Formats: sequence, C-alpha cells, structure tokens
Amino acid sequence: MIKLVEVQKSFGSQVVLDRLTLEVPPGKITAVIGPSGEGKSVLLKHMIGLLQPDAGKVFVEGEDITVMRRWELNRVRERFGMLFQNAALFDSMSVFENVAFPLEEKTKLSRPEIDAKVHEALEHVGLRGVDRKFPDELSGGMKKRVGLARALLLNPRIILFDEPTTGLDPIICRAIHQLIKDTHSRFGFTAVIVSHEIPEIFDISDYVAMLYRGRIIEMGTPEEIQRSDHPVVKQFISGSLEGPIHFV
Ligand SMILES: Nc1ncnc2c1ncn2[C@@H]1O[C@H](COP(=O)(O)OP(=O)(O)OP(=O)(O)O)[C@@H](O)[C@H]1O
Repeated sequence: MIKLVEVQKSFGSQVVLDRLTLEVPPGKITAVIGPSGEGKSVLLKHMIGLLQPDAGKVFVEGEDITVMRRWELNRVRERFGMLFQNAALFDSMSVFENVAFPLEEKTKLSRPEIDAKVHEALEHVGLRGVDRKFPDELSGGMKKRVGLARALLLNPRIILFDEPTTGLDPIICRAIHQLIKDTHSRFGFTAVIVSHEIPEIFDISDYVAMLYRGRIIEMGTPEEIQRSDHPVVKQFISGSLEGPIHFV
C-alpha cells in the first residue's frame, strides 16, 4: 500500500530521515510515535508527496511517487485524505464551505448532491447544526471533527492524521480516537496516525511504528511494542527521564 524504501531527507546539515524503511499495512491503522522533532510530520509529508526525498523511494499502491510529474502526483493524491495538526480549516469559510471545498474542486456534483454529502459527512462525525458557523466559533475538538468530515468526504483509500488530538482534553481526545476507529471500521481505509497520545493511541491502532534518529527502530502490534525490550522504545512509552533518549 504505502512503502518507503531507504528514504533520506535532510534540511541543510540536519539529517531528519536516515535511510528510513517502512511498510504501512493496507486497510489497517498504523500509529507513528517518537520524540518531538524527530521527523514524524516530515515522514507523513513524504507519503503524500508534499516533500521529496533526497534519496530513496516512496511507493503508493505500487507506484513510485518520487519520479512522478505533478499531474501524476495529483492523481495519486486523490486517493488520500489528510487531517493536519491544526485541522487546516479556511477561517474565512463557513463549516459547510470548508467541508464542501474538495467536492467543489474535484467533482462535478450538483449543488443538492454536494449539500447532501456535506450534511451526511458532518453527521458521521457527530456535528449537526453547525454548518453556518465559522472555524473561530468552534472548539478545538469541533474543528478536528470538521477536518475529519472533510478528510472522509471523497471516500479516500488512505487517510493521514497528523496529531489529530493534540491540545484537546482527555475526553474529547478519546471521542476523536473512537470516531477514527469507528469510521475506519465502517470505511476500511488505510490510516497512518502520528500521535503523542501514549498509551491511548495503542487502543485504536493495529500497528505501532517508533521513529527515532531518522529510522523506524521498531514496528509491531501495540502489545508487541508495549512488551518491547528495545531500550529507546521502553523509555519512550514509559515516559521515563532515564535512558538513551536525552532531552534538551
Ligand atoms: N520545511 C522544512 N525546512 C526546514 N526544516 C524542517 C522543515 N520541515 C521540518 N523541518 C525540521 O525537521 C525536523 C522534524 O520535524 P517534524 O515536524 O517532522 O517533527 P515531528 O516529529 O513531527 O515533531 P512534533 O512531534 O514536535 O510535531 C525538525 O527539526 C524541523 O525543524
């Protein structure tokens, strides 16, 4: 489905991805965990071609996207939904307009068809009666729900979530996780979730991959990761200050 092979990426002299290899299982939820600033967002951006590797290959459903022209890449991107860290809503557009945007851009649906799809998507994420509101009138959790509704709208085969619950209280955080899990069971897309919510993220993930020093140092089921003997993984998931990970 998505496969990164020996991906190398530096910004100036800073090596962020260091011959990273990762295979994302199709139709499953894979969480990417790792310390702040290790390159988790950079990794997600390589999966959808928003960043190009300096070396290595990125395959999406068997096609190498690193050699694609822009129009080919756009075609591949249509298979993706993405929920960015800040939900990336357009502040000057209402909730309705934000959610309708991909349909207006990418389909030839009629106005009533768009209306119906937007309302259906908002209902899926438990939002009703907010379509005329603007993003700054919504809570953080509601914004994430709107972002999720928009990400789901085109029925994508792959959805990338960049820290979908950061900054939300524990109850809303759990509600968003549950929503991701429920929509995943219903639609069966391939999901990659970058998250700091440990151990909560283990409850909704099929697999967990730990990024450290530019590589995936371990990948397994949540149970396997929680039983890991790897000193970095053990320290990270226990949140201990003692161990190989140094904090500055
Ligand atoms: N476009 C860019 N130009 C220069 N440096 C960048 C760029 N994008 C990311 N970086 C750097 O790459 C490193 C990894 O960033 P990234 O946002 O992927 O980390 P992260 O693991 O997602 O962090 P966090 O968990 O704190 O969100 C950081 O040091 C960041 O400053």
